[in-house]
Amino acid sequence: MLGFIGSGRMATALARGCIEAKLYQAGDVVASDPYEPAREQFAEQLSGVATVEDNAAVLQQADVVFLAVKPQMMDEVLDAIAEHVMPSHLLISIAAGVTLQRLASHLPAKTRLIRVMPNTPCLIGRGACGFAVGASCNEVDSQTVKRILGSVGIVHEVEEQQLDAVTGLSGSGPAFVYSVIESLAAGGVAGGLSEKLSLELAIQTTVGAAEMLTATGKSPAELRDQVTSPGGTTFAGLESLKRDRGQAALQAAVEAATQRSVELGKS
Ligand SMILES: NC(=O)C1=CN([C@@H]2O[C@H](COP(=O)(O)OP(=O)(O)OC[C@H]3O[C@@H](n4cnc5c(N)ncnc54)[C@H](OP(=O)(O)O)[C@@H]3O)[C@@H](O)[C@H]2O)C=CC1
Ligand SMILES: O=C(O)[C@@H]1CCC=N1
Repeated sequence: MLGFIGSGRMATALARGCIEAKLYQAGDVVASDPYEPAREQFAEQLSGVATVEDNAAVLQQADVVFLAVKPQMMDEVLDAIAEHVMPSHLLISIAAGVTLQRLASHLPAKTRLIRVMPNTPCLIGRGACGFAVGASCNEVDSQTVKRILGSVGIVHEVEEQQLDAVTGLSGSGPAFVYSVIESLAAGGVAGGLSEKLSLELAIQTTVGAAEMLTATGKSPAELRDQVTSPGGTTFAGLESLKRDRGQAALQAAVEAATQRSVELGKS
């Protein structure tokens, strides 16, 4: 069975992705949360899953268990479940920043631990995930996490210290992309389009441009050049972007999110 300790947004996204990919049936998923409204919401969104109040009950039922609570809650949650963790369990933390070493320090020796950074598009099978395995894991554990995350998107194994950058880029990245789409749409509205049409055009332009990268294998710079006629409209727009340091601002956002992940690991 597949378990989730913490049944919030990300647990819901991962559980739904696994169920829709037919990796687990809804009846084989159990999630805990001390708060009834969170349990009710999880069960309402995923018909057929089980929810329980007690985190330890998840460990009694599931052998693969996601730790899906906020980083700030993790130590307390681990201390409370530690005596119920058995060699049969594979624990997978999705908490931003929290290191394998810190997780292990609250759990029995040799606990099989994996640290993962997923993102919300896992909900629709378009996630981008990174993971690092703990020292007590075996090859089957790596395959298990690859199979689960692979069912909801792309997945890459990385060095643990790279997970902060994965967090800043693909973990937080959807929020940055939504901000870009919002800005594109606002530009359309400023030019006289309705909000509805602007948003539709902005979304399709973003999806189309991203898919051009995968379809052609060309670099962003090459494809940008194809759009940019000398002295044309795109050139004028790109000059404005450069003046306002738009690209630098986006890079700084990823770097700030990465740094915050590092800090969360220490707190
Ligand atoms: N959202 C995202 O895009 C991503 C999030 N993450 C990581 O996923 C984790 C969860 O984030 P997210 O799903 O967004 O957050 P949520 O707040 O939606 O989910 C966390 C859940 O854990 C519950 N909870 C609180 N205390 C306990 C406890 N003692 N035992 C069990 N459950 C508890 C919370 O209840 P209550 O709300 O009532 O406190 C809430 O339902 C975080 O560590 C985050 O870093 C990783 C990648 C992407
Ligand atoms: O904002 C956060 O801390 C979490 C981690 C990555 C995305 N959301």
